[in-house]
Amino acid sequence: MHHLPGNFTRANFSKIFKRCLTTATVDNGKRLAAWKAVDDLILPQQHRVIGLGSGSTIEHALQRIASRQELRSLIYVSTSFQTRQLILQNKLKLGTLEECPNGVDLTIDGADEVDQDLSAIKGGGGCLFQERLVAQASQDFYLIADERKKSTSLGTKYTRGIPVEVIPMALSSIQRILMTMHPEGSIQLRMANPSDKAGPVVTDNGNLLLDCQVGPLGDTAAAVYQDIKRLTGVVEVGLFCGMAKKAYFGNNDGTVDIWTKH
Ligand SMILES: O=C[C@H](O)[C@H](O)[C@H](O)COP(=O)(O)O
Repeated sequence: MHHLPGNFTRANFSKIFKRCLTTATVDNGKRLAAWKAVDDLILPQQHRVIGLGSGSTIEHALQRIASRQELRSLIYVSTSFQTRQLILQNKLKLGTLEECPNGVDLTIDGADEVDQDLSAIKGGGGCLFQERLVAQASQDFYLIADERKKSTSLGTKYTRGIPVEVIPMALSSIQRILMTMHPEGSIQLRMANPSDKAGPVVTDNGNLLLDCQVGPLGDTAAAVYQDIKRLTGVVEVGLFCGMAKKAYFGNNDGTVDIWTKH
């Protein structure tokens, strides 16, 4: 009879196995959405400058771009340290907004949650300011995600809260104001994993993040964005309303759903 080591019981084994399976399925969904979006949207005869968002789904988009010779000659504008590194590692042409005065032809980006109006929560990985800057400079903006991110009301799937990037000096005053604005909510400073770094998560821009759990947003997302964004000391808010033209979702069954702006 074989004995499993330590507390590695049959029940634990089955739990770990299921978790691996789920991770693989989710990753496959991300890959499907990313590949389909790259193939549908980037047209080398027509486009020259492409914006690339941040996160794990974008890694798949980059893999696809790197594997297609005709896309390798385009210029790619990054939205984070992570994406910049990936562009360079894949030996693609890195551009900046300053070097592309005519703007960006289109940007593809990931999302933490997307509703049927194509409004999205972004910033779960700490990237939102540069993402929004590049999206704003783009003629068209598209989202890619796995099917878990489809939502009917923002704040119901991604429940960690709306990410808000703040200047360090403004942290406690903004936190207090947000608590007054949303007395039922919870406004938490995002902390780093202590085994990687003691203290808070610091963004690519040297700022801090507040995760604002304020419940389901329904049709108030754009108003909530405006209310938070207008506070001095807030750099950006991870609510992207009315920006995306389409959202691609990779499903568990191997299909891709495309949601279009009404
Ligand atoms: O901060 C990170 C970005 O906004 C990402 O695009 C978003 O969190 C989605 O990331 P992922 O593709 O890893 O789910």
